[in-house]
Amino acid sequence: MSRSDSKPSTRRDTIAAIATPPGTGGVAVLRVSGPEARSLGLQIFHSTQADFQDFTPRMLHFGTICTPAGNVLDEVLTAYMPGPHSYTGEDVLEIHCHGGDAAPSAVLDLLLQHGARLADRGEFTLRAFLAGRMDLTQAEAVAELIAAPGRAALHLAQTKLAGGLGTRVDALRERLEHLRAQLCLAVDFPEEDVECLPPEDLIREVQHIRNRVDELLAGMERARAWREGVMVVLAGRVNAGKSSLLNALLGRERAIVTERPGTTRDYIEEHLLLDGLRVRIVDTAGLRDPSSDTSDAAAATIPVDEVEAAGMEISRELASRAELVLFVVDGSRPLEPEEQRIARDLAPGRTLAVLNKADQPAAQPDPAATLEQLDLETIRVSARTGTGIQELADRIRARCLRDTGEPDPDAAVPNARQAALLRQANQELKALAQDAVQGVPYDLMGVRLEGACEAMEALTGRIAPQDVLHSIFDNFCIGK
Ligand SMILES: Nc1nc2c(c(=O)[nH]1)N(C=O)[C@@H](CNc1ccc(C(=O)N[C@@H](CCC(=O)O)C(=O)O)cc1)CN2
Ligand SMILES: Nc1nc2c(ncn2[C@@H]2O[C@H](COP(=O)(O)OP(=O)(O)OP(=O)(O)O)[C@@H](O)[C@H]2O)c(=O)[nH]1
Ligand SMILES: [Mg+2]
Repeated sequence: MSRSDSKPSTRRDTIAAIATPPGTGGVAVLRVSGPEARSLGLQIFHSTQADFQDFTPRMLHFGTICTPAGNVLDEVLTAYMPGPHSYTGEDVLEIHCHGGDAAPSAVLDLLLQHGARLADRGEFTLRAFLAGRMDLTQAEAVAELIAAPGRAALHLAQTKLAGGLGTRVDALRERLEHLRAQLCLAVDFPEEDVECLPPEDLIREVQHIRNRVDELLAGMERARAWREGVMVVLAGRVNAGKSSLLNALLGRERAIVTERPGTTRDYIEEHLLLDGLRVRIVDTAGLRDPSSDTSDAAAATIPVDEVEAAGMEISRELASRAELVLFVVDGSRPLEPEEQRIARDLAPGRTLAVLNKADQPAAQPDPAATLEQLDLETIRVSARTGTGIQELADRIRARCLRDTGEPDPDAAVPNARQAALLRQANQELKALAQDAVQGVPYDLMGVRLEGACEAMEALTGRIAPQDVLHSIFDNFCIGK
């Protein structure tokens, strides 16, 4: 059954899912939520205690899960948490069985045979939301928490899960509601100057609220690197050692390295976690001029073909989108004219020039001097010996966070959906302030306030149409 078919007004059915990820593991957890959770549990669970009659709420019971024919599927611990004091607010049964794929699937099958329905993505959290146990920003925080790549993103999600964003937005919405009431009064009793709201006061209050909304939106920009990670691209001439550097940073032999220029023809993408910052690092096809391959005459060059040419085009494209480009050059050779050309085109603010092969004597004239003249920050490393690789990692992190800084653990940071609604609210408020300046009658301005309130209500989920819930909870995993 699809979510749009389910009517929130009817008595809910009982859902079940494996809450832990598939694969090998010590223990797996199944969750069951709904009115039949307890009776399902009593049917399939057999306690080792001879006098077991019923679950003691919120206590772990030891026993087995058995089919009606008496086959033991697994030895388990199980807990029953009656609603409303449970995660979903409904009666919840948890079964902790052995990990792996077989035991959890067998127990799930048995639950489904006994009438439970396989939960949709995010349906446990959806139920918690529908039961009023959390607002929409908190439900979304659950998904953000699970997806958090590192400690900083985890803190941001935890702040939101604790209601950090919802309560702030709700407080702003209440101020708007208060303004709305005052506008109504001014319209209904124009003669009563006591109750009247002077336009200056209206404008000041609207401006205050707009500033608070702008602060929330600004926090998003600051937290972007922490939540989404950053992209770092290894670019430069063939044979400079880009793939060797990728391997050195990853600490394993991921990319093929050979002495032949043109080894990497397609891009290779991996992830690094640099002290809580998720870095998508991309090794690309080395750049070389297809027409003038003279300098590599000594090496057994692979001719540039369509594949490599396309690879070089992708390298340029990726480099243009990256937060940081590692422009890799072979520090033991003078800069090629082509490399000087490329270096002049690089934006110093987004480039770190990496002089590789520091285990060899530096070339004369030193390429570092030329690069520094172009305002490029340089670092010497050796992918082969590992010298400077840790410092390279530290500098990558510092450069990517230069505009961001370390995360503010208390920041309430909107996601894309929430930000769109905040911008919508602010547009209404901007128009409202303009109306007030121009002396538009108050009774024509109420609709602006209403629009701003509605955007905030949509943010916290006070108004949440089915299709909005659908698109939010479909991003969850099964069992959450
Ligand atoms: N085994 C297990 N671990 C889990 C969860 C779970 O559902 N099961 N959680 C699921 O995401 C998270 C914890 N979140 C939870 C939030 C509220 C309640 C709950 O039952 N709240 C009741 C009782 C509170 C109390 O005893 O003080 C309530 O708020 O009324 C449970 C888990 C992470 N760990
Ligand atoms: N001495 C020395 N040699 C290195 C170092 N790093 C890479 N090399 C060598 O340089 C050659 C090219 O290395 P790659 O990592 O394949 O270079 P690349 O930039 O990925 O080359 P393309 O994929 O062709 O663009 C190989 O023979 C490496 O062993 C280093 O730090 N020191
Ligand atoms: Mg390569």
